[in-house]
Amino acid sequence: MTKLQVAIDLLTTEAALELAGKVAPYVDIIELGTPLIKAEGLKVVTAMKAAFPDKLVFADMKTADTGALEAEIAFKAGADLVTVMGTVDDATIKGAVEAAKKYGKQIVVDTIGVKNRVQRAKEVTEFGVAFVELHAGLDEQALPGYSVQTLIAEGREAKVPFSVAGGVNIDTIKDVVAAGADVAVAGGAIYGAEDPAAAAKALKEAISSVTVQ
Ligand SMILES: O=C([C@H](O)CO)[C@H](O)[C@H](O)COP(=O)(O)O
Repeated sequence: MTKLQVAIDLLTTEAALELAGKVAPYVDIIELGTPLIKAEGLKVVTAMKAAFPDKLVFADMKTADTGALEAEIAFKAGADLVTVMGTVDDATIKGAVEAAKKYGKQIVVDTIGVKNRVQRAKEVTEFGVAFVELHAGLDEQALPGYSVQTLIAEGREAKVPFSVAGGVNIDTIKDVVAAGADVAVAGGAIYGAEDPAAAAKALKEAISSVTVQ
């Protein structure tokens, strides 16, 4: 079944832990967003894993260089999954994958800024990454005409393990699941909700309601 990943784009460890406490019963993966890691450092990863040892903790490092080194410091801090950018040299992604093997953890490739996401998704999957994040960042989402449906269609086409991130919400999550995504990522739809627990619960129920062909 498609996993639900909450993307926490808050700015303090305290707020992140509080949110995670509300939504943990409904999510499979807890993502510490890039701005959060930059604001708080990797101690937020350590604190989250300590508080929720049974959840997969996803450090959105968005690594662009020194793939092995950055992945290693995130794994040592407690991350289970670490992101590397898809736009960077193959050597950076391969280095991160080697570090992941050493720690028994996994790498996710983030496709922000990738021109041909389907082609790149196929290429990097060969390197042994866990899955490819078909992703439109918050800036891209704010551009006129943005639609998450583009990412969903690319997931169908790529036929590799993938997640979709970029404004996934209760209106679109069933399409993400029906496309065969391994993971549906929801940030603002959860942390921006009046009742984050209810929002996460509704997203989880929506995932469960879809029968993938
Ligand atoms: O990864 C993200 C972004 O680059 C900022 O860190 C978001 O967490 C991701 O886009 C998911 O969040 P929503 O788009 O708000 O669902």
